[in-house]
Amino acid sequence: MCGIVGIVGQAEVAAELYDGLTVLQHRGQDAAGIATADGGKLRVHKGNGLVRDVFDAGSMSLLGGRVGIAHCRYPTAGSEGSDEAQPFYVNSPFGIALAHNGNLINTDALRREVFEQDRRNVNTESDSEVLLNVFAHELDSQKALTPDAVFRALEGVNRRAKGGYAVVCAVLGLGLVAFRDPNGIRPLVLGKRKGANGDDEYIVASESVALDILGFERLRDVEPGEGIVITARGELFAQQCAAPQAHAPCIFEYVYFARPDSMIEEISVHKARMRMGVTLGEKILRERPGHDIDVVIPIPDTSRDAALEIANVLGVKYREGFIKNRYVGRTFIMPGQGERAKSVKRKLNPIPLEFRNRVVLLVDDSIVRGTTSQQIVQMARDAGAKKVYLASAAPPVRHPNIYGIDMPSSDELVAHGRSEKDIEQLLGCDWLIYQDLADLEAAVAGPKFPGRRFDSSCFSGEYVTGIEPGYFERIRQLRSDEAKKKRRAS
Ligand SMILES: O=P(O)(O)OC[C@H]1O[C@H](OP(=O)(O)OP(=O)(O)O)[C@H](O)[C@@H]1O
Ligand SMILES: NC(=O)CC[C@H](N)C(=O)O
Ligand SMILES: [Mg+2]
Repeated sequence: MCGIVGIVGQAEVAAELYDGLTVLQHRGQDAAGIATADGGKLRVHKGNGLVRDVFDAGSMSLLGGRVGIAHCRYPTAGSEGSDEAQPFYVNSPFGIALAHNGNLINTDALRREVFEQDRRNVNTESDSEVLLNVFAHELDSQKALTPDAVFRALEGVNRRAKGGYAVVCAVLGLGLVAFRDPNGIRPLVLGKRKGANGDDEYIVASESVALDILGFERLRDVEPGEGIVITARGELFAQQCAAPQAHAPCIFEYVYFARPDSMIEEISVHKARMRMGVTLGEKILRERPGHDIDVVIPIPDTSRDAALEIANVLGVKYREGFIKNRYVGRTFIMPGQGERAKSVKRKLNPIPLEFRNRVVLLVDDSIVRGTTSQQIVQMARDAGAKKVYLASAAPPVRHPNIYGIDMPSSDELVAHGRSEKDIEQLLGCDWLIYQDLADLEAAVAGPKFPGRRFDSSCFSGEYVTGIEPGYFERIRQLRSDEAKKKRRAS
């Protein structure tokens, strides 16, 4: 789940793009990059690593210009190599740099089309480079470089591309272009502030936290299928560029991906997680009346909001029993299972006195491959817990995610093909309880948006875009942990 930012300012924007990326780092730890439109040149600097590792004073000083875009990457297509770091660049038409959050599900067909019909070469295995070439071709078919021409080009992109995409582009001679897939699966928010000279400055970003720290006011989310053009002079144009389709924002953003201090689709991520805790706490009371839980302990970081509310509903103590090594990143978005498994131990260490002789309820936001929970349950026992229960604020993850979360292979998911009893046994806990999907959706929608629809495909197996026959098998062959291991070895 990558992070993207685009800014049109009245002064140089590179330093602000950098700061914006640092608060979106939780969305992608593999690579980072910035592209700026500097007069007649597009400047690009990118590479593997965390934002702080990819840029230094020298590289930042080369990123001149008042229009720019930035990206931090968690790969869902192609390799983890530096040549697939973003932004991507094409020199024709005009010079375009693009940064993409999401995942296309018709990349192979589009790649062929781009080569055979559009006569364009895509040099990597990245779906984002294919998307850039589709946009470039559609823009090239227009007569002028105007906001209207961009909107017509985006209509073409939306007709051809399938999947999840939130995108920012820097277009030389025009400014910033942003667009979002017609189902609005991936998030994208628009903000505005006054520059030093009193003129408007704009930002488009994956999460509103980037707006907050840079002093932008949150205007609204980019609509599903909408295109936005902000010229280098600071004029904003917006237009719907796709036929209406079901609006289905990704529910996993609220479960795990986004920062709690972000607002997505007018819903506070923090509040959504608290409500998940309330509904799950109520389910525990219903299903385990007269429970013997002494203490609720979150598996940091993401489960904290839900765990605190579960403790409140149950009327038992909430305690921080695991200390997180702040220098280890998120384990779930690491590329290989070996690395993920090793990192849980390096990341979390128990405080034994919170476990000794107690019946503990561990809470996680989600159980995906089971890497974290399996080790944590054992750590709790080793630390002296009398009994260890486990609660997941999300339902069992049984299906692949294909819109920007790298869960391509159902057999790597601990809940795939297993009953809750089987999973309980495998994870080694005394009992296990999952949130129900209806409760999760109601908790995220909250009182403001009852009945709202989400992309919950990894829980329900229902895919809003439809799926070509054979697609799952193809991505399994390309992107399972086994396939990635082989690719790295070769
Ligand atoms: O079942 P698994 O495959 O282990 O995946 C689920 C776990 O991974 C995530 O944590 P992560 O360490 O990535 O980040 P966090 O510190 O934000 O919780 C998530 O919060 C769960 O703890
Ligand atoms: N997680 C994402 O948004 C990934 C973007 C793109 N599919 C890539 O692999 O680089
Ligand atoms: Mg976690």
